[in-house]
Amino acid sequence: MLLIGLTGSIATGKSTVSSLLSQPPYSLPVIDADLLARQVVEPGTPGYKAIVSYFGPSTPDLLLPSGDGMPDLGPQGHGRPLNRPALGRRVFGDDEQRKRDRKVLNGIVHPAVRRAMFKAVVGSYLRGCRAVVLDVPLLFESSLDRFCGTVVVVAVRDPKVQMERLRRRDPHLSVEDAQNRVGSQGDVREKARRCEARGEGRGVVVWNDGGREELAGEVRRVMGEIERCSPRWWSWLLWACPPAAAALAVWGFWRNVRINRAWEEQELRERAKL
Ligand SMILES: CC(C)(COP(=O)(O)OP(=O)(O)OC[C@H]1O[C@@H](n2cnc3c(N)ncnc32)[C@H](O)[C@@H]1O)[C@@H](O)C(=O)NCCC(=O)NCCS
Ligand SMILES: Nc1ncnc2c1ncn2[C@@H]1O[C@H](COP(=O)(O)OP(=O)(O)OP(=O)(O)O)[C@@H](O)[C@H]1O
Repeated sequence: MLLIGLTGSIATGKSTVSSLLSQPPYSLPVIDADLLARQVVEPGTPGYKAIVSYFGPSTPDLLLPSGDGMPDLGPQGHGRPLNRPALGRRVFGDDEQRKRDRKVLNGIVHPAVRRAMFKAVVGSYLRGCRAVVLDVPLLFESSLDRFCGTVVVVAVRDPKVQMERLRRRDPHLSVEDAQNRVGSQGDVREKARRCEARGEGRGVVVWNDGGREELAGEVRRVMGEIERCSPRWWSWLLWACPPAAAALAVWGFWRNVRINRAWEEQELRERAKL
């Protein structure tokens, strides 16, 4: 089964692309890390308890306010849901305190997301899916790209397009909040270069500066490239022969580790030149 890692930066169009991939003619199952990241911090979960215990004392508005149909102990009696914009203000930004807090939050949420994702991938394999899309905003940062046969980065060339789309979609964010969110993620153009460095068919970039029609065309183009490098008959063959699939997965992981090392070394050399 081909693991397609889908990533980008905030508001560059990952969800729009994953929705296209989940529909005909592709009809691929999509495992959405953002959705899992919400499920693993629902009231009553270990993630929720850890967040409340760490951030609660210093964040008075960490939970949604009670009243107006929201009971003191939350709808299910396990506590009131997290006030996500308030938590976002604590962790998104470039200053040292926010970086530290983001690290703590990631340390709580990411391991739980990885476990949920692993279960979903195994479920897709057992159902006989030939490919599955892992929609993960922080694919490179969390090193999940090492497990993916192909990485697709959804990117925009013009940072203004990204900011406009973010502000239009999330009008509740102030300019500063929006800038903090964009700044909390790596530059999407760098992710695009890193993706292309994986080689043909293993790393493809969907450019999304234009309209929706153009985006659909870009998706057709990159899916054609992926299909050429990883044909359907190959996926079925691997599904029918699990030991070969396992051996190939180990080899693919090792190859991706080497690609990442080469990328990091090249980045260090580039920075040393500056
Ligand atoms: C801080 C939280 C509560 C803010 O929630 P909110 O609903 O306002 O935003 P949402 O979750 O939709 O995130 C919006 C976008 O911000 C970016 N983002 C989210 N978390 C992070 C992070 N830790 N670092 C950098 N960017 C992030 C992603 O592009 C995401 O798509 C939430 O983002 C969170 O719990 N983040 C930590 C978990 C995480 O890393 N999730 C990303 C997928 S695993
Ligand atoms: N080609 C396009 N033309 C016009 N609007 C677009 C285009 N692509 C995406 N959008 C819009 O831009 C906004 C951001 O897109 P989307 O939600 O898909 O991004 P995302 O990368 O998934 O964001 P996030 O990381 O925050 O979840 C949405 O409102 C979406 O409808």
